[in-house]
Amino acid sequence: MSIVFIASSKLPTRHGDFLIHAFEESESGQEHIALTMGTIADGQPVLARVHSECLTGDGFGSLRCDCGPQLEAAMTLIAQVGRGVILYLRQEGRGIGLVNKVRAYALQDTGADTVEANEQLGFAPDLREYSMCEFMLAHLGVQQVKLMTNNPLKVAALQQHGIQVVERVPLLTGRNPHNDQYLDTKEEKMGHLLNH
Ligand SMILES: Nc1nc2c(ncn2[C@@H]2O[C@H](COP(=O)(O)OP(=O)(O)OP(=O)(O)O)[C@@H](O)[C@H]2O)c(=O)[nH]1
Ligand SMILES: [Zn+2]
Repeated sequence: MSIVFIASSKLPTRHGDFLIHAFEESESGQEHIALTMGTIADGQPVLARVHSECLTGDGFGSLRCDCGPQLEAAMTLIAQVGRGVILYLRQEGRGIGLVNKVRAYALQDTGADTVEANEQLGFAPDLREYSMCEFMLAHLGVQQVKLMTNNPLKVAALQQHGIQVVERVPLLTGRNPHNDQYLDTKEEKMGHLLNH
Protein backbone atom coordinates (compact mmCIF):
# COMPACT_ATOMS: atom_id res chain seq x y z
CA MET A 1 0.00 0.00 0.00
CA SER A 2 1.24 3.52 -0.63
CA ILE A 3 0.11 6.28 1.68
CA VAL A 4 1.13 9.92 1.76
CA PHE A 5 1.28 12.54 4.49
CA ILE A 6 -0.99 15.53 3.80
CA ALA A 7 -0.95 18.04 6.69
CA SER A 8 -0.65 18.54 10.48
CA SER A 9 -2.22 20.99 12.88
CA LYS A 10 -2.85 21.61 16.56
CA LEU A 11 -5.80 19.76 18.11
CA PRO A 12 -6.69 20.88 21.62
CA THR A 13 -9.03 18.29 23.20
CA ARG A 14 -10.68 17.80 26.58
CA HIS A 15 -7.92 15.23 27.24
CA GLY A 16 -5.11 17.65 26.45
CA ASP A 17 -3.32 19.32 23.57
CA PHE A 18 -2.61 16.94 20.68
CA LEU A 19 -1.33 17.40 17.16
CA ILE A 20 -3.45 15.90 14.38
CA HIS A 21 -1.75 14.50 11.27
CA ALA A 22 -3.68 13.60 8.12
CA PHE A 23 -2.66 10.85 5.70
CA GLU A 24 -4.21 9.54 2.49
CA GLU A 25 -3.88 6.19 0.73
CA SER A 26 -2.81 6.86 -2.86
CA GLU A 27 -4.95 4.32 -4.72
CA SER A 28 -8.16 4.29 -2.69
CA GLY A 29 -8.12 7.83 -1.33
CA GLN A 30 -8.89 6.32 2.10
CA GLU A 31 -7.98 8.82 4.82
CA HIS A 32 -6.27 7.99 8.12
CA ILE A 33 -5.38 10.13 11.12
CA ALA A 34 -2.63 10.21 13.73
CA LEU A 35 -2.92 12.09 17.00
CA THR A 36 0.34 12.76 18.81
CA MET A 37 1.47 14.38 22.02
CA GLY A 38 4.96 15.25 23.23
CA THR A 39 8.37 14.13 22.02
CA ILE A 40 7.92 10.82 20.20
CA ALA A 41 10.81 10.79 17.73
CA ASP A 42 13.58 10.28 20.30
CA GLY A 43 13.92 6.52 19.80
CA GLN A 44 12.40 5.70 23.20
CA PRO A 45 9.32 3.40 23.31
CA VAL A 46 6.12 5.39 22.79
CA LEU A 47 2.72 4.64 24.31
CA ALA A 48 0.57 3.92 21.25
CA ARG A 49 -2.97 3.02 20.27
CA VAL A 50 -3.95 1.67 16.85
CA HIS A 51 -7.67 2.38 16.90
CA SER A 52 -10.14 1.24 14.24
CA GLU A 53 -12.90 3.67 13.38
CA CYS A 54 -16.19 3.07 15.17
CA LEU A 55 -18.54 5.97 14.49
CA THR A 56 -21.25 4.48 16.69
CA GLY A 57 -18.95 3.98 19.68
CA ASP A 58 -16.44 6.81 19.23
CA GLY A 59 -18.92 9.45 18.08
CA PHE A 60 -22.39 8.49 19.30
CA GLY A 61 -21.49 6.90 22.65
CA SER A 62 -22.91 3.50 21.66
CA LEU A 63 -22.90 0.92 24.45
CA ARG A 64 -22.86 -2.01 21.98
CA CYS A 65 -19.05 -2.07 21.99
CA ASP A 66 -16.08 -0.82 24.04
CA CYS A 67 -14.50 1.42 21.39
CA GLY A 68 -15.48 4.83 22.81
CA PRO A 69 -14.17 4.19 26.34
CA GLN A 70 -11.00 2.60 24.88
CA LEU A 71 -10.27 5.69 22.77
CA GLU A 72 -10.90 8.00 25.73
CA ALA A 73 -8.73 5.85 28.02
CA ALA A 74 -5.91 5.86 25.46
CA MET A 75 -6.03 9.65 25.13
CA THR A 76 -6.14 10.04 28.92
CA LEU A 77 -3.17 7.70 29.47
CA ILE A 78 -1.13 9.50 26.80
CA ALA A 79 -1.95 12.86 28.41
CA GLN A 80 -0.91 11.47 31.81
CA VAL A 81 2.55 10.46 30.59
CA GLY A 82 2.81 13.50 28.29
CA ARG A 83 3.76 11.63 25.13
CA GLY A 84 2.17 9.13 22.81
CA VAL A 85 0.50 8.41 19.50
CA ILE A 86 -2.92 7.26 18.34
CA LEU A 87 -3.33 5.95 14.81
CA TYR A 88 -7.02 6.33 13.98
CA LEU A 89 -7.58 3.99 11.04
CA ARG A 90 -10.70 4.35 8.92
CA GLN A 91 -11.50 0.66 9.01
CA GLU A 92 -15.08 0.98 10.23
CA GLY A 93 -16.75 -2.26 11.30
CA ARG A 94 -13.47 -4.23 11.22
CA GLY A 95 -13.22 -3.29 7.56
CA ILE A 96 -16.78 -4.02 6.34
CA GLY A 97 -17.89 -0.37 6.53
CA LEU A 98 -20.54 1.43 8.52
CA VAL A 99 -23.60 0.36 6.53
CA ASN A 100 -22.58 -3.30 6.70
CA LYS A 101 -21.89 -2.93 10.42
CA VAL A 102 -25.48 -1.79 10.88
CA ARG A 103 -26.57 -4.84 8.86
CA ALA A 104 -24.46 -6.96 11.22
CA TYR A 105 -26.03 -5.25 14.25
CA ALA A 106 -29.49 -6.08 12.86
CA LEU A 107 -28.50 -9.75 12.69
CA GLN A 108 -27.12 -9.53 16.21
CA ASP A 109 -30.47 -8.12 17.35
CA THR A 110 -32.03 -11.42 16.27
CA GLY A 111 -29.48 -13.67 17.98
CA ALA A 112 -26.26 -13.88 15.94
CA ASP A 113 -22.99 -13.04 17.64
CA THR A 114 -20.51 -10.56 16.14
CA VAL A 115 -18.60 -13.28 14.25
CA GLU A 116 -21.71 -15.13 12.99
CA ALA A 117 -23.26 -11.86 11.79
CA ASN A 118 -20.23 -11.07 9.62
CA GLU A 119 -20.25 -14.61 8.24
CA GLN A 120 -23.97 -14.47 7.44
CA LEU A 121 -23.24 -11.31 5.43
CA GLY A 122 -20.47 -13.11 3.52
CA PHE A 123 -17.53 -11.44 5.27
CA ALA A 124 -14.64 -12.85 7.27
CA PRO A 125 -14.89 -11.92 10.97
CA ASP A 126 -12.09 -9.35 10.60
CA LEU A 127 -11.05 -7.74 7.28
CA ARG A 128 -8.59 -5.23 8.69
CA GLU A 129 -4.98 -4.88 7.63
CA TYR A 130 -2.31 -2.68 9.12
CA SER A 131 0.30 -1.98 6.45
CA MET A 132 -0.33 1.80 6.60
CA CYS A 133 0.87 1.88 10.22
CA GLU A 134 4.49 1.31 9.22
CA PHE A 135 4.60 4.45 7.06
CA MET A 136 2.60 6.55 9.51
CA LEU A 137 4.83 5.67 12.48
CA ALA A 138 8.00 6.09 10.42
CA HIS A 139 6.80 9.51 9.24
CA LEU A 140 6.24 10.50 12.88
CA GLY A 141 9.69 9.20 13.87
CA VAL A 142 8.33 6.50 16.17
CA GLN A 143 10.63 3.48 16.37
CA GLN A 144 9.21 1.36 19.20
CA VAL A 145 5.70 1.21 20.67
CA LYS A 146 4.03 0.13 23.89
CA LEU A 147 0.75 -0.89 22.28
CA MET A 148 -2.53 -0.36 24.12
CA THR A 149 -4.70 -3.27 22.98
CA ASN A 150 -6.40 -6.45 24.16
CA ASN A 151 -5.99 -8.09 20.76
CA PRO A 152 -2.88 -10.29 20.36
CA LEU A 153 -3.57 -10.63 16.62
CA LYS A 154 -3.16 -6.86 16.27
CA VAL A 155 0.24 -7.08 17.99
CA ALA A 156 1.26 -9.89 15.61
CA ALA A 157 -0.04 -8.03 12.54
CA LEU A 158 1.93 -4.90 13.41
CA GLN A 159 5.08 -6.92 14.05
CA GLN A 160 4.64 -8.54 10.64
CA HIS A 161 4.79 -5.04 9.17
CA GLY A 162 8.10 -4.37 10.89
CA ILE A 163 6.80 -2.38 13.84
CA GLN A 164 8.64 -3.01 17.10
CA VAL A 165 6.03 -3.69 19.78
CA VAL A 166 8.07 -3.80 22.98
CA GLU A 167 5.07 -4.14 25.31
CA ARG A 168 1.31 -4.80 25.20
CA VAL A 169 -0.63 -2.52 27.54
CA PRO A 170 -4.14 -3.91 28.30
CA LEU A 171 -7.02 -1.50 27.70
CA LEU A 172 -9.74 -3.04 29.85
CA THR A 173 -12.59 -0.57 30.01
CA GLY A 174 -16.14 0.00 28.85
CA ARG A 175 -17.86 -3.29 29.77
CA ASN A 176 -21.58 -2.72 30.37
CA PRO A 177 -24.78 -4.83 30.30
CA HIS A 178 -25.30 -4.07 26.58
CA ASN A 179 -21.86 -5.30 25.45
CA ASP A 180 -21.20 -8.02 28.02
CA GLN A 181 -21.97 -10.89 25.62
CA TYR A 182 -20.26 -9.13 22.71
CA LEU A 183 -17.03 -8.86 24.74
CA ASP A 184 -17.30 -12.51 25.81
CA THR A 185 -17.54 -13.47 22.12
CA LYS A 186 -14.41 -11.42 21.34
CA GLU A 187 -12.64 -13.29 24.12
CA GLU A 188 -13.89 -16.75 23.12
CA LYS A 189 -13.84 -16.53 19.31
CA MET A 190 -11.38 -13.75 18.46
CA GLY A 191 -8.68 -14.34 21.07
CA HIS A 192 -8.98 -11.02 22.89
CA LEU A 193 -7.37 -10.97 26.36
CA LEU A 194 -10.16 -9.56 28.50
CA ASN A 195 -9.58 -11.42 31.80
CA HIS A 196 -13.25 -12.30 32.14
N1 LIG B 1 -18.32 -6.06 11.80
C1 LIG B 1 -18.44 -5.62 13.04
N2 LIG B 1 -17.57 -4.68 13.48
C2 LIG B 1 -17.69 -4.27 14.75
C3 LIG B 1 -18.68 -4.74 15.62
N3 LIG B 1 -18.53 -4.13 16.81
C4 LIG B 1 -17.47 -3.30 16.67
N4 LIG B 1 -16.96 -3.37 15.43
C5 LIG B 1 -15.80 -2.70 14.86
O1 LIG B 1 -14.67 -3.30 15.43
C6 LIG B 1 -13.57 -2.42 15.34
C7 LIG B 1 -12.83 -2.48 16.67
O2 LIG B 1 -12.41 -3.80 16.83
P1 LIG B 1 -12.52 -4.58 18.18
O3 LIG B 1 -12.72 -6.03 17.89
O4 LIG B 1 -13.51 -3.90 19.10
O5 LIG B 1 -11.13 -4.36 18.90
P2 LIG B 1 -9.65 -4.46 18.30
O6 LIG B 1 -9.34 -3.20 17.58
O7 LIG B 1 -9.49 -5.74 17.52
O8 LIG B 1 -8.80 -4.65 19.62
P3 LIG B 1 -8.45 -3.57 20.74
O9 LIG B 1 -7.15 -2.97 20.30
O10 LIG B 1 -8.33 -4.34 21.99
O11 LIG B 1 -9.55 -2.55 20.76
C8 LIG B 1 -14.13 -1.06 14.98
O12 LIG B 1 -13.86 -0.82 13.60
C9 LIG B 1 -15.63 -1.24 15.18
O13 LIG B 1 -16.40 -0.45 14.28
C10 LIG B 1 -19.59 -5.73 15.13
O14 LIG B 1 -20.46 -6.23 15.83
N5 LIG B 1 -19.43 -6.12 13.84
ZN1 LIG C 1 -17.19 0.07 18.52
